[in-house]
Amino acid sequence: TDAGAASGYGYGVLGDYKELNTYLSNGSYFLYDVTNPMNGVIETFTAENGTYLPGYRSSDSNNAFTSGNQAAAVDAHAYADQTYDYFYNTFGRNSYDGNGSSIRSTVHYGSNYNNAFWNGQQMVYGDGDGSTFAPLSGALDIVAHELTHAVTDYSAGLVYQDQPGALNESLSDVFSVFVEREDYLLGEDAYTPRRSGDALRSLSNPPAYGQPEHMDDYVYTNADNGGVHTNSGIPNKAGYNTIESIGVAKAEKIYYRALTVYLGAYSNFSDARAALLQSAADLYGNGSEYDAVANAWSNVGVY
Ligand SMILES: CC(C)[C@H](Cc1cn(Cc2ccc(C(=O)O)cc2)nn1)C(=O)N[C@@H](CCCCN)C(=O)O
Ligand SMILES: [Ca+2]
Ligand SMILES: [Zn+2]
Repeated sequence: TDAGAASGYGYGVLGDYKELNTYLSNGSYFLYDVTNPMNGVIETFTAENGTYLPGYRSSDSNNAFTSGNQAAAVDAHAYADQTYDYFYNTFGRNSYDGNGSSIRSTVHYGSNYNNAFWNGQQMVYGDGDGSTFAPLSGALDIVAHELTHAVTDYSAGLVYQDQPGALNESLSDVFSVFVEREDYLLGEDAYTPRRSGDALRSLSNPPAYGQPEHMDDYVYTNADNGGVHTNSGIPNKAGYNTIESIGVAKAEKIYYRALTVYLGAYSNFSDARAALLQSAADLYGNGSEYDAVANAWSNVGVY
């Protein structure tokens, strides 16, 4: 029987039509994308509301992933491909490790699970409870957030604790802005499906969702690995300041160079300022970009 790469389609969580790179094998079409350059395979699974990972390969008999229970997989697959393309086209990075490792996602994890995460090996998405979250792979910025955790793990390797952890978190939020290139909000397409205009986090106004935006308001806590999802508001605001000053095209190059060349496992906020300044100098000299980065971080009380 004929086997190999195929082109399918489906509807995402928000009912939007999208093309899918699939693979025909033994009469079934799988969400298994072999089309990326340098063979970065993208493959999507379903946990069928259990917690065993990776679960079962998402498949369809006629290459049309149009049923409601396939929507989360459609988006996880399409948005992972879009995020792969971003890192490859913008920086020449082949997958999260730069070495073409397979990008694996599992949807329908758990029951009414209001979260998404990178578990060190793959991305995992809950369905949400329909009130706090819709299926979380339905938001491109969430997918980009999770895949950037993998990029960070294979580059700076920032430990998930205190300031390095908040920096880890912030880099995932900042790169989700670069990938989605739409707003400074995180999760707006999946958060509170019955309420519009809100989000999980805001890079332009972290306090809108309970995050500090200045070192004076750094939260010292043992919870959440030292408040990594709270204190990320401070580097997030610095990221917003930077993008607003020099534009997204220069900001993303400065951030990627800092992430892959200068940051390390125990880098704190001040180290991040220094790494971004050095990256700005490397790429653009000691001009307006350098000054914009300096001001962006001084504005949040980091020197
Ligand atoms: C990416 C983003 C959509 C996701 C958002 C998220 C979801 N939650 C749980 C959660 C649950 C309920 C509510 C509520 O308002 O009632 C808010 C948050 N906390 N954060 C998130 O931030 N997940 C963490 C998961 C970390 C898991 C530990 N490594 C991450 O990827 O950093
Ligand atoms: Ca967004
Ligand atoms: Zn995160």
